[in-house]
Amino acid sequence: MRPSARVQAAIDLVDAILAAARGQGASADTLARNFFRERRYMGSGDRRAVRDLAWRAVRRFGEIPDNGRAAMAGLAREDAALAALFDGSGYGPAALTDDEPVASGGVIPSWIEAHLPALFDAEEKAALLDRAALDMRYDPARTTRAALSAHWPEIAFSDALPRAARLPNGTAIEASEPWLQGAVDVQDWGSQAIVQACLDDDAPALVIDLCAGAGGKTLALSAMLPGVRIIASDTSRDRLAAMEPRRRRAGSDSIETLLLNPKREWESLEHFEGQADVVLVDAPCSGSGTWRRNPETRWRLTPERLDKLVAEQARLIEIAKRLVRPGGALVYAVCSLLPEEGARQVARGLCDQPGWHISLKTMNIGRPVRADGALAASHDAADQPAGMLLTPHHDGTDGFFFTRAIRS
Ligand SMILES: C[S@@+](CC[C@H](N)C(=O)[O-])C[C@H]1O[C@@H](n2cnc3c(N)ncnc32)[C@H](O)[C@@H]1O
Repeated sequence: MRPSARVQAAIDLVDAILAAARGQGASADTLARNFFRERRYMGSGDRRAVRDLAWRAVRRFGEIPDNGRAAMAGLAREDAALAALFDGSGYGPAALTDDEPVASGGVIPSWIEAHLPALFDAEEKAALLDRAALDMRYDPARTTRAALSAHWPEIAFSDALPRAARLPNGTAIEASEPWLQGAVDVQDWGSQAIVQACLDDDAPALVIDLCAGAGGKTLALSAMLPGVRIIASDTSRDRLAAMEPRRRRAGSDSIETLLLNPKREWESLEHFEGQADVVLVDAPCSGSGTWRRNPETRWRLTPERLDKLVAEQARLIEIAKRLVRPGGALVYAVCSLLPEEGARQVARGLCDQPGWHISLKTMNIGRPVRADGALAASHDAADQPAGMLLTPHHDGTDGFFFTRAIRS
């Protein structure tokens, strides 16, 4: 394909992503897969170039552009070589005109930017739309750091998380021997920090992963707590079903899945009332901490949707509180950077509630934050942290808020 034809193809792909974002349609990754499947004539170099250009446009603009051409025209304003490809030749885009719509502005939608606490300076904001690293978790029962280093000489290990490693982007991890043997799984270091927050010196007897989804954290918990009974519940049958092959590959046989009825979750959970040593609430959220992976999701979020998520998170915290035994822990987490879903949510539902207190573990990753979203002086209760914040810039992870509350 000629370079200008690649630009037009990228415009078409961005158009599809914009239409799906407006109509809450398929994810950008799914759309891209379908897009290239329908265009078999594109070689692998063409596909890579088109995808890279489309994603550059999606990452670049926080406000939803009018259309794919406006997004690309916005990029072209900052890139003379790209602008020169709007030459009207062959399958390329028509020449740019002075009166057509052109995307502009920063990388974050302004209404969302207004919700971010002050610690999000220019570097923190820019990092929200960087490319994410390829993080993984390994199982020391099945492999060693030495074996992994021999397989991937470029691997880096975390000094904050016991089983976390990082590979260069693009590593074909899912075709590798360690992956096929169930010795490694893809998992962001932030998710692994949340799993760490669920662990204590004493082994638990019962752990409930209330919003287990396809089991990213359930499987990590199970690897850390072999033999411990883990209830993995969710309202999505499809997500729980997607956990099964991953569970088999990892050889975890102490996980029980439990499908919940939306709004009637308690009917299935009642018999665990006051019994769980740990309840993890990895709550549905805006996903504003994962824009690096799914940049188009910031075009899907609306103030109304955010309000609904905040209400649902509060409801799930109340359900989880009833499940924790006295002395047990509730770990609440969201892959969001908005205090409404994180520190403020916890301040309302846990910090200010009799019979509960926040007890954070000191970790070599993340920063403690107060209820208003500002940094706390330390993890100590005296400094009143509501929980921990992990950010792409500071921690090299997806953005997460999590906390650990103990029931008296
Ligand atoms: C952030 S995702 C969980 C990700 C998962 N824990 C992991 O580590 O892969 C949130 C999950 O909450 C589930 N969910 C939404 N509403 C729920 C509810 N009322 N009760 C339980 N789960 C719910 C969603 O289906 C989704 O799987």
